[in-house]
Amino acid sequence: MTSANAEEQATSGTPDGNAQDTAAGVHDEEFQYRDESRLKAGAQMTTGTMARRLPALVVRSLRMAWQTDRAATAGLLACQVGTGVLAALGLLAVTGTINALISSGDITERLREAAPRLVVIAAATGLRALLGIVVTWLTGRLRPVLARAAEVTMIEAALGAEPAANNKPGYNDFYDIADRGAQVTPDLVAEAQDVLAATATLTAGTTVLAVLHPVLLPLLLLACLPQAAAYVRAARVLYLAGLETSGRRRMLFKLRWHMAYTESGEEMRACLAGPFLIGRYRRLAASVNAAEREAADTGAWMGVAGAVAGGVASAAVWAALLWLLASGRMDLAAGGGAVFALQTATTSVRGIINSGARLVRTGWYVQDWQNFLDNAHGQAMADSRGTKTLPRAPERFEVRDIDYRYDGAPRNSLSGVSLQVRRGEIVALVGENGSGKSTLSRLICGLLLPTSGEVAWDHMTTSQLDPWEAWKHVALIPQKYTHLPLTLRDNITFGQGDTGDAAVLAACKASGAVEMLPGLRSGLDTLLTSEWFGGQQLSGGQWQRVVLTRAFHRKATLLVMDEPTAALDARAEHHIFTGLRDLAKDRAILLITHRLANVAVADRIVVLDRGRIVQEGTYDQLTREPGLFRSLWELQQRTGDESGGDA
Ligand SMILES: Nc1ncnc2c1ncn2[C@@H]1O[C@H](COP(=O)(O)OP(=O)(O)OP(=O)(O)O)[C@@H](O)[C@H]1O
Repeated sequence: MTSANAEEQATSGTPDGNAQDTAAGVHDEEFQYRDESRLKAGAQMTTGTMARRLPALVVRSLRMAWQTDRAATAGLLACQVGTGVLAALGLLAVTGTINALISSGDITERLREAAPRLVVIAAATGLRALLGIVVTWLTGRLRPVLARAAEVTMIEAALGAEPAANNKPGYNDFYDIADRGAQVTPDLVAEAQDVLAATATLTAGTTVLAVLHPVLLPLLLLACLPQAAAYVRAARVLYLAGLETSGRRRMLFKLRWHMAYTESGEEMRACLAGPFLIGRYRRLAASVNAAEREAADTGAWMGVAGAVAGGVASAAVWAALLWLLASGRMDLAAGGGAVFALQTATTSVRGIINSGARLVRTGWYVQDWQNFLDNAHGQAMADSRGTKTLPRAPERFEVRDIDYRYDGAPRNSLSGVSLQVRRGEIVALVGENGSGKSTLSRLICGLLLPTSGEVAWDHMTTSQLDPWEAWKHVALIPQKYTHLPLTLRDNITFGQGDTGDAAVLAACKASGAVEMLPGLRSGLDTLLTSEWFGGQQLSGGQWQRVVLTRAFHRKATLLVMDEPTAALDARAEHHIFTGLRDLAKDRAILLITHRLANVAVADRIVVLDRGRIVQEGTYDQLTREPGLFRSLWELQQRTGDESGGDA
């Protein structure tokens, strides 16, 4: 297919694009944000709320900045105070100069009197410009550090959430919104600084104004209210648009990732899935664009309304000033200063409103981020689990009459399951696809907590245990394992620190990974990805050997192996299964595999069918007695015989 064709199909939606989406019953609404309470809370934000929240937001952003880089924050604060003082000095000097120039007397005398003030004005202007440069410099230093620090807190909070959290309705949306909050944290600081800077200048302007005539100040503040209301409304519209489109934007990100990155890139090309997904991407992007444009249009109209109202109100203030002058309530010299002070104060108030509205919008996101840090959207493990630790490595892992249902699932994945694995034992879980084997293994590991019933490690249930302490006793080979773009050594030690070459090589020997070492450019220090210079990509089976090595290297009491040899060649698989008995000497091993000939190594085989245990026994027993195991086993034997290989 030519790219022009692909483009045409992608835009027209047929046959790869929209028509398929509709046929499959996929609609944009599926990615809509649905947390009504959150939308409602956002929609209720008013100018009053903004005014009340502003000081707290400024304090929060300063605290965050302070925790990240004290020197830069102190420098920024000093600059803002300096800016305010210089603005006040400049303003007083301007007022004094105008007074001096328009007073009666000899012009040379008047100029001589004004000269020192002109020097002050020049110095204040120059110094303010200098402080502006320092502020830009310090902000540039603070910004990236603050952004990275906020990102790290998000990662920590996400890792501290229940592993089942991703299944909870709204969790992923909330995570995205909170993540956005983490990313805009530096904006919060920058906007808070703008507010502070404008406040400093305003203080100078209003002080002068109040001295000149008390009525000017309240008038000025009143004049700015309509604009403030308009800006806050515009900020709210943009924030709500951000909330509403969060699910769709996440989908766009996922589509981009699948289309552009190497892992799924080959499939995308060979299956010609690109045009179909680009079509989907375009349609979804169009709906996000429409929502964002609408918000931008509404925001702009509100801005216009605010500016008009602000203009009218400003005209009223200027009219009041003229009236004060015309009626003789203010003399002409003071009037000159008042014009300048009024101009300065008006600009500052507008600056506060503008940055304040942006600050509040950013503040909503940052608030979302903070809420996520507090309890991971109600999913923090710290809130749902205990803090107990086991005095020693457990001897027995026991499942007692458990049910498990994933959030949002129509039925239980496991019902009434009881099982025990002891140290020194190999227990195999077998059953057809979707029968609940992986779910059961996650429950035994304590990754999931049962919906009812309990999982006990010796005498403590997994919900009583501190999960981080408990997982020190677990080595897990999941079905979908992780390839880290790090060195072979890091992929094996996987965060356990430097355990030394001897331990790593011993694990490589046990898994058979040692055979691939001569082919690696830098041995254990080879970077296992070709995405970066000097890296080397492994084959699927080689990666599986690395993951087995990782599990063996952990020396944990409970070893869970979910399809551990699916990608291995016959010799490598044989090597693993013959070594298993030796590994089981001081471990409890839970083995999940569809290759039934391999489960002969197990002490006990547990057969699952639609979430229930339907058979349990030794390999010899189950291959003899009629039942699910024997029928699956016979099928594999026949297939093996027909293909001339082993099952
Ligand atoms: N994260 C999840 N969210 C919701 N449902 C899930 C999730 N993981 C599994 N399930 C459901 O739970 C049931 C059991 O799945 P499980 O992965 O435990 O089966 P399995 O026996 O390991 O299957 P397989 O042999 O295909 O690996 C299935 O119906 C599946 O749809």
